[in-house]
Amino acid sequence: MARKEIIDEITMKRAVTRITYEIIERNKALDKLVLIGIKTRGVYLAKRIQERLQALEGLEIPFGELDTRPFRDDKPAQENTTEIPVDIAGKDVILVDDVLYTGRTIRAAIDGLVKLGRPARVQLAVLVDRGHRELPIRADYVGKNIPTGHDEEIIVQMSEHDGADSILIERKD
Ligand SMILES: O=P(O)(O)OC[C@H]1O[C@H](OP(=O)(O)OP(=O)(O)O)[C@H](O)[C@@H]1O
Ligand SMILES: O=c1cc[nH]c(=O)[nH]1
Repeated sequence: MARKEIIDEITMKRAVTRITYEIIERNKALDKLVLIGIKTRGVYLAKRIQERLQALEGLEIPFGELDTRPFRDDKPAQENTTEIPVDIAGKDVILVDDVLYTGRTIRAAIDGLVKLGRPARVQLAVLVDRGHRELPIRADYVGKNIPTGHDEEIIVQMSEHDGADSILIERKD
């Protein structure tokens, strides 16, 4: 099946803005926040949320990039490209990713995170929740819930990495 766009650039932008407002509403101590983007596209999403928090609240929220590959439960990678230039101990960490599916990436992310320090709290923001969880993991902030079949794939494109903003669905053969 050909790829079909299901979310356009404007709707994607609104979803990120709404997530940012929800983060502001649900976190009284914004100065304790740390945004951690999960590679690959979670990093660009976390940066966009960081920019909106700066514009809306005038706050410079610390930011890091997490490589989950060394903590995977299938084929753990030797290389770790994580860059988190802030102490996360006692902080309210918001993990950010583009798609939540089985939940295994987030399990690996939490594993990687707690090796670096003991956050006060960890929350999860995702642009798309497509269902089909294999672990007891849920997101605190969801841009779009998109019901999918196992035979489908969600493709998030972001201008910083892919040249344009778009969310597409494709049937896997
Ligand atoms: O809930 P899960 O079943 O773990 O799936 C979600 C993950 O899958 C994708 O990452 P992918 O491994 O394709 O890496 P990429 O982001 O670098 O493309 C996506 O970006 C999420 O991180
Ligand atoms: O459909 C999916 C599943 C996992 N990760 C994605 O990016 N898309």
